[in-house]
Parts: sequence; C-alpha cells; structure tokens
Amino acid sequence: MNDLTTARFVNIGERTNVTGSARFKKLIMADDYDAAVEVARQQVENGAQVIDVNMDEGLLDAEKAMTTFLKLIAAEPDIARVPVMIDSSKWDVIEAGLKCVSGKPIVNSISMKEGEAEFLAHAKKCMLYGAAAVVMAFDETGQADTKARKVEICARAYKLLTGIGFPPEDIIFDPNIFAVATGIEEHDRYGLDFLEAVKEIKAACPHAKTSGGLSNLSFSFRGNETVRRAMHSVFLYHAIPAGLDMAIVNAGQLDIYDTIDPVLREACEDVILARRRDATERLIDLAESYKGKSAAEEKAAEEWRGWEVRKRLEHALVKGIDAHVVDDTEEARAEVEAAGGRPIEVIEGPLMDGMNVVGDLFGSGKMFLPQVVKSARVMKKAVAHLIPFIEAEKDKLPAAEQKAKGKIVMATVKGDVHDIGKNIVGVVLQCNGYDVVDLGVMVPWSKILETARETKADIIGLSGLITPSLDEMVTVAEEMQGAAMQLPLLIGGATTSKVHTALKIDPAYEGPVIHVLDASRAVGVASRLLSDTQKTAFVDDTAGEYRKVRDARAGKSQSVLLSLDEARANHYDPFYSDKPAPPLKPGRHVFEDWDLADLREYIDWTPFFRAWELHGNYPAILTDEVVGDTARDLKRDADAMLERIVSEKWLTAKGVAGFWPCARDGDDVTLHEAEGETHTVLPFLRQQVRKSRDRANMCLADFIDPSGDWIGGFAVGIHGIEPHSKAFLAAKDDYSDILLKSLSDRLAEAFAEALHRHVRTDLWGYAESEDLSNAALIKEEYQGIRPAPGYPACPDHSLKPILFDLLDAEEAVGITLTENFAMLPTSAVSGFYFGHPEAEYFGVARIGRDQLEDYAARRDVSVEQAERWLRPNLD
Ligand SMILES: C[S@@+](CC[C@H](N)C(=O)[O-])C[C@H]1O[C@@H](n2cnc3c(N)ncnc32)[C@H](O)[C@@H]1O
Repeated sequence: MNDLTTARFVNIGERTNVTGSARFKKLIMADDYDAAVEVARQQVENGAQVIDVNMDEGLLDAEKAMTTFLKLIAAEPDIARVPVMIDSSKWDVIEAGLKCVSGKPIVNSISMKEGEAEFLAHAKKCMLYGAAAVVMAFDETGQADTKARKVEICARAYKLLTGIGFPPEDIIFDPNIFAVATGIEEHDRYGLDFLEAVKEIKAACPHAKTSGGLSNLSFSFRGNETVRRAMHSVFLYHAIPAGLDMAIVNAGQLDIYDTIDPVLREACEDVILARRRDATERLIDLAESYKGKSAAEEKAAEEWRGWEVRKRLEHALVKGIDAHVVDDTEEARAEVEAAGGRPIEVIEGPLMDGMNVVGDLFGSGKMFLPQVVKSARVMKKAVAHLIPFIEAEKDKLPAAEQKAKGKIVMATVKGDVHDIGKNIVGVVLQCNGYDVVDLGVMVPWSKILETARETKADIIGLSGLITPSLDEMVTVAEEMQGAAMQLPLLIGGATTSKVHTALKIDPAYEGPVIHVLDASRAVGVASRLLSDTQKTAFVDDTAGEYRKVRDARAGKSQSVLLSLDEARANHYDPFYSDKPAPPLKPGRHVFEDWDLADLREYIDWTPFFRAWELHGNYPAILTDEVVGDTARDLKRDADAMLERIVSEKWLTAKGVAGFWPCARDGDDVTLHEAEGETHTVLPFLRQQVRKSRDRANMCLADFIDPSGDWIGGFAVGIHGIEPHSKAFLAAKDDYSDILLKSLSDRLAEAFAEALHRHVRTDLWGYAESEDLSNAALIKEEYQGIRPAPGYPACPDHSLKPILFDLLDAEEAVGITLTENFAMLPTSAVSGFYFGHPEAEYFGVARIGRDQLEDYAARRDVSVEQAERWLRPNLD
C-alpha cells in the first residue's frame, strides 16, 4: 500500500496479541518467549512502527506475561526502537506494563465507559508515566456506532483531558472500526461513518491523533484473505487522507491500492463508502470467485514454468501470457536447430498447435474474444522473434514458405474511419493461420481491388460503421463485378446486416457475398470459403438464403406510407408553454481540455463489453456465469489502462457546445444568429409510415415552438491516440491497441454525457437542480435529448457540416469530417440539443418520394444528391 510509505501514517503491528494471533498465544502459553520475541522482531522488520502487545487470555497470568515479554523486548535494540502499545482491558495489566517500558509507551486504552472519574484517574496515571493514550469512543451508554456519537464522545473526552492538562498530542482517539458487509442494514454505513468521523474529530480536537483496529472491518470475510487484504487497503486509501494517523494492521498483509483487481476494488469501495444499496450483496457474490484462488493460482503460476517448452508455449498462447514467450520461443528454436531443423518449424509446430487449441476453444464458446486477442499478442511476439532467423535462412535454403490457410485483404471503406471491428476480425483470422493484408481505413475501391490482385488474395473483407459506408460497399461489389472478379466478398461492421447484404450488395456481384455477423464467425466463414469440399455448398446455401430474403421483401406488403401532407397534418403537438427558458449562457462554449478523470466517472461500460463481443449488461456481466471471468479480466486491463490515460494524460478531450434562438418553420428549424446575418436552416425529416391509433408522425422540428424557441448543438472528440496506438502496434500488441481505441470511444461518449449534463444544469440551465446518478444518465432520465445526425430521428449524415459550421467545430476543437461525414478523430460524437420536456427519440424509417423531392428542394440540391444522402430511408 503505497500510502503507508508516502504519508506519515503509522502502522501498528498486531501479531503480538494473544487474542488476535493463535500462533503468538500458543508461544506464550508454552512459555516460549524466545520465539515470541521473534514475532515482535518480524513485525518491526515488516514495517510496523509501533507494536501492540496484548496478553488478555483467561488461562494466563496476564500481568506476569505482559511484564516478562515487555522486559525481554526492551533488551532487543532492533525491537526497542519502536514504541510499545500496552493493550489490555484490565487496568492492572496496563499499569504493570507501564512500569517496564523505558521509552514513551502508549496505553491502549482508556475510556469513559465507567464514567468520567475513572477515565480521568487513568488519564492522570498515563501522564505520570509520560504515556500517550488511546481513547476509545465509548461512554457510559456504550460504544459509539454512528458518526454523530463518535464525534460527540471524542469531543467530550478531549475537553475533559485537556482540562486536566493532558497533552493533546498524546491523545489518540479510536472511533471504532466495525465490521461492514454483514448483511445487516444498520451496518452499511459503519465504514463511511468512521471515515467522516475521523475528519470531524481531527477538525474539532487540535493536535489529537486517530487510530483504529483494521481487522474488524473485514470480519465477515474470514477465510478469504484476498478480499480481506483488498478491504483493508481500500479502507486505508480513504482513511489516511481523511486524517487517520495510525491503525493496528498486519503490515505484511496490505496490497498496493493500484494493484488490487479493479473490480474487487470497486466492490470494496462501494461497501466501505456505502455507495450503493446492493454493495454488500455484490461484494459477497464477487468474494466467491476469490475464495482460495490466490494460493491455487500462485501454485499454478509456478508449475507451468517447469513444463517442457512446447507445453509452455501452448499454455502461454491459451492463457495469453506474454511475459516469457520470447525466451520460450528461443528455447524451442534452439531445440529445433540442434535437431537439424529450421526456425519456421517452431511456427508450424508448437505455435500453430497452440493456436489451434485457442481456435478450438473459441469456436466451441469456451474462450472469448478478449482472450483470443491476447493469445494473438503472444503469437505475434513469438513470430517476431523468429522472423530474423527465418529470413537469415532464406539465403541458404529455397524459400521457406509459410503455409498460410489463405490470404484475406481487409479494409474499412472510403469515407469511414472506424476500424475496431475490422482489427478484431483481422487478429482473429491471423490467429487462426490466415494471412491478413490490412489496408486500414478510408480505402477507395480501386485500392482494394488492386491489392487483391497484386497479393493474389483469396478473399476480400469490407468493414464500415456509418450508414454511408453501406453505399460504398455496394460500389466495391459493383466494381468487382465490372472487373470480372470471382473472389468471395465478406461484409461486416455495425450498420451492415444480412438484409442489406441480401438486398443491395449480393445482387451487385456474381461472386460469393457473405455477411459476417461478428468476429467469432469470421474463421468459420473463411475456412468454408477456402475448403475444397465445403465451399460450393456453403456459397449456394448463403446465396439461397439471400434470395429468400429478397423474395420475402418483394412479396411483403410494405408498411403503408402517408403522403407528406398527411404526415405533416399528423405532426406532434407538444405543450409549447412547457418549453425551457432561454439559455442562461447563450452562444458558443469551447472546452479545450476537459478533465479525463471527470469523464471516467461518466463511462457507460455495457457498450464497451459489446465492442469486445461480450454480451450482457454492466455490472452484472462481471459475475456472469459464462463470460464473467473474461469480463473481469478485461475490465481490470481497461481500468489499468484508463489509470495511465488519465494520470499520464495520453489523450485530450476537446468539445464545443452552442445555443441559438430559432423557430420551427414546417419541418425546418430556422436559426436566428446575430442580427442581420443569414439564417441557417436545419432541415429535418418526418415519419411517413401510417401510425396506429392517435400516434403522431414525428419530426424533430415538432419539438421547437414556431413562435420562437432555442436549439443547441455540440461536438466532442478525443484527440491524441495516434502515438500510443503506433507504439502498441510496433510492440505487436494489438490487444492494447484495440483496448485503447475502445476506451477512447467510451471517453467520447462519456464526454457527450458530461457535456449534456453541464448544458442542462449550467449553460442552458433549464435543469439547474438535476441530481442524477450515472446509471440514471445512461437510462436518459433527464429532460431533453441530443439526437445525432446519422441516427434514426435525423438519419441524414449530411447535417453534420451544417452543425459543424454553426459550432465552428473544426477550428475550435479540431474535429473534421470525411467525404462521407465520418468524424475525425474517430472517437467523436456530435448532435443537437432539444430541451423540451416532451422531446424524445424516434426513428424516421421509410419515407416517400414526395418527401425526398421536398427535402431536395429544401436543401437546394438535386434529387439524385438527396437520394444518395437518404438511401437507407428509401425503398
Ligand atoms: C449511441 S448511445 C450513446 C450513449 C451510451 N450511453 C454510450 O455510452 O454508448 C445514445 C445516443 O445516440 C443518439 N441516439 C440514440 N437514438 C437516437 C435516435 N433515435 N435519433 C437520434 N439520435 C439517437 C443520441 O445522441 C443518444 O445520446
């Protein structure tokens, strides 16, 4: 625990206590004082700065044992250099002890339990011996449990003590650390009450010190060392800044706060700080997974290093441990060489064997994506070690061809910058023996086709996240058809779907087209496409499936569309009188460097796990029966990286928000900027699908008052990822690279959330007193919405340039747009602010030709141009 060394915190050794240490008790009962003295020595060597001695055992002559032991340790210079705390519930024993201590003793303890007279009599005795005294928060009515009682009793004792001239710096208050997470609701605040009481006592009682017995805290987790250690460390982490000067602890049994499993740490913190009602339950659940684990794990950790090198490599690959992989690979290479073999055989032999095990486990659902990406990191490091040997050999031997299962050219299409999904698929394919040529992001069709030809690729894989990328994929398919190619075309990415692939991409290309739902399917698809025996059936089956989708679409009676006029007549009518007041701080607000530590608090973790193909809601996913272990490991890695991102300031969060007076004009919102300036128009789309009952045909403009209102906008981005990403890739560490990108995305979303909150409570200020937890923010329980261009209520991405101009986003915060309106940096979010309490999200869905033409006219563009923008919403 780093604070123990950095702060002036005193830890009091607890092992020389017959009530707390079975071993010490045994030694004293057996009169083995030599060994007992060794216990004291060990404590001091382990860092104890005071040792607590307690001989309160019914079968023992406590007075005699105390004096004997204290005299013995007084004769040991390396023990006698630390003060002794004479600990007994019997005053006679304390007094006997006081007589044998030469340095400044500490009495543990005195209290007002038997009234003021006895308390003061004991205090005077302490003064006589020059002893400091631990003063328990205990009075005539009992032990203090609540914060108020702790503070009240200590303040009263302080007044009495200083009244008789007791030196305040010799007063050590012990406000009672009680067990938490007991399952009894009244105990839930025990940790927090102690921390808060310490703060107040320190403020109310100048120069006095505070202390506590730490082991009580974790009493409910007896037998679970990992959890107890974590609880103690977390407690001290908060107690020391609160003013705790010392504690009775086993100094050898504290963990460094930062190295505690973050999931466990958070659960302990929830309990100790009483942060959630279900904190105890969650810690108890979590504790199960730590039971006896550390010892077993440590044993396993040592064991595998003794195995033969092949098994070690397999183990490292399956477990994703890269610590020894270079040494082990070298050992395997030397063995192969000694037997007259070639370095490539290490890849073809043990490494591929290990990866096959990984592939099988992944394929059968026993291993999950984050683990596979970690395995890939181990593999890449091993291969990187072997490459120079393989290349050096090429002169001597005919080309040592590495037999890849097939070559796949992968790219994120033109106009799109998102590559987490593509990178994950690439890593998984590489792991499974495929040669991946990754062209990166924003790749035009010509480059994709050219590379496929030059590298004699077996498959092309396309990826994209935003809706305009769907069109780009159709273009690639058309060009492949034009070039009479026959390579299979794989389609993947968040907005892609089997339906879109079947309806739009498959008909454009005669070669095989396959939509790949997620990374876990990529290997199966690739292996079938490249198998002599399975390819035809697989391609035919998929084509048949897509045909069925098309037939179903053709035959399916489409939902009925109203005419645009009818839809407009059925618009949504909010109570405009409820619209928010004008912003308190109108105009533009630029945030050049929003605190990353603050953003961390706003992270929504569920989509993070989804990005890693772990499905389930956070935090329940951490204890999920199937993916819980993987999720916890991933979260631990994520927390560790976030810690570095924040403390070493890897990234910069830049954002801008603005508010403009406006009015609704049909389906447009017209902005009135400065007097006399040209007006900006935000053209929105209206639902045209006929609604059942009295539901309206919504358009975002409906939430704006035609007689005058306000609208806002924002853009936020996370900058600075590149050098870190580069460094990870140079170190063959895709795992950390993908982790960084997925965290950067999280920070961008968190920034949008934090900024929106700041807007509601401060800048616009229509919800000044809003006080919502992060969970409530994630559930969007606040007033107002922030619809994003490209999302269902305003599906046209081409609104982004209008919004960016209003915000001056490029100049102010360095966010640019690609030709297809993807934002750069990749981790960026933008949208409009609607403040009306009735504003809600909806989907525009399919629109008619009349609205397309109307929209083209409103935007002053050709119908063809509007068609390109609105394609996903057209038939
Ligand atoms: C994509 S999620 C992001 C928030 C989530 N907590 C996260 O961290 O990933 C929700 C955001 O998407 C946008 N959004 C969702 N549904 C929408 C809709 N129907 N129309 C427009 N924008 C929508 C809004 O900007 C909303 O704040």
